[in-house]
Amino acid sequence: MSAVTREAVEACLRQFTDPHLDQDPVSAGCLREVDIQGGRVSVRLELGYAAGLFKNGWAQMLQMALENLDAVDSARVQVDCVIDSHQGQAQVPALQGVKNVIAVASGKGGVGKSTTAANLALALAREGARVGILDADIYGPSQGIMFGIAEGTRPLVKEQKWFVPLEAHGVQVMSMAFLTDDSTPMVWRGPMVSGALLQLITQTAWNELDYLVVDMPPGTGDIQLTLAQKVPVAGSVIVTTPQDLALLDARKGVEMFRKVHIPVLGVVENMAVHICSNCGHAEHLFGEGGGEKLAAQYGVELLASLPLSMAIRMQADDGKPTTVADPESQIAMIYQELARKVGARIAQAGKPSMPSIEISDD
Ligand SMILES: Nc1ncnc2c1ncn2[C@@H]1O[C@H](COP(=O)(O)OP(=O)(O)OP(=O)(O)O)[C@@H](O)[C@H]1O
Repeated sequence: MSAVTREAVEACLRQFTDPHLDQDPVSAGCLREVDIQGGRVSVRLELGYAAGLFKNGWAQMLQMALENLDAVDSARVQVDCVIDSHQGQAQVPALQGVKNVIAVASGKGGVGKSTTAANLALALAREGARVGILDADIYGPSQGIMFGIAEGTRPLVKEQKWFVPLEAHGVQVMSMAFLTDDSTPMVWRGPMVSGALLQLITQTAWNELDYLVVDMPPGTGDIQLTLAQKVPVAGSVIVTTPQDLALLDARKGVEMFRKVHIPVLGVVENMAVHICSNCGHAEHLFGEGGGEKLAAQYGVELLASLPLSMAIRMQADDGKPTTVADPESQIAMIYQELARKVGARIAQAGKPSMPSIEISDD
């Protein structure tokens, strides 16, 4: 029987496509170690994104494939997630305690941007990442409610300079709403808002985050542009509904991020389909394929499509977004897939800030 070779191991792994990277693990640069001892093969892969719910199944699948190779007696595949730091704009200083900032934006209000941001943050945490969320939606802050934080809860202040973010469902949460009360007028004009938001982002003592999700104010005006220019963003996610008008607005969002050199990771189509709670029939409320059309036109990806669902609204209103309230549901699985894809796109889009060291036995 011929001996096992590294080439044979790589060829075997190349037959499988990582569904988040859309590449086989070898071409994607995930293969870190191959150890061959007679008929025993041991392989270590590194994913640049959080994939706690995926990696064991992935390892098992690859392990079985390797064990099917002639001359292999036993195989062991280990998959590790190692999240590096990335940012789009070269000139902007990095945020202390934050590896990657994800901006969640929409061309207009009411499309479900905040709900998507909350579920994305929670889904990233469930995949094993350290996550924070910043509610920058200053005119309609809702993250406090969605994370079940009691009204009037205030963040602690450290060294008279840093806000200590609140913590809920394992995610660090910060919002302008935690610093103001009902009597504070929220009729600030653009420059004041962007100034205050920048302060909030840079003066929060984020604790070793892999990802900070920023729930951006809706629209593409000055506030959004300032944030996009001054916060070191790894990538943006545009939330849209399938109506034509919303899609037109979403285009402006894509263009704005491109102008300031922030990678647009993709589009999330929200409230796209109504699923009848009686018969399960899926109805496309505003016509089919709008998100796909936008994605194709701008060369960005349709990352996820969420149905119009009473559960999404009620669970978020109740302080436990679907990812936490019903983690095994089909909808929660869509958010998990979204989270892994967003992480994977960030890993692919930017260059790591530090060179990664490859260890192999040949
Ligand atoms: N897929 C969905 N199905 C049903 N309801 C949803 C869905 N997504 C969001 N909603 C509900 O729609 C309303 C608006 O959502 P959300 O606040 O997330 O939007 P937004 O785009 O952030 O709006 P704004 O920026 O104006 O605050 C909320 O009541 C939310 O619960």
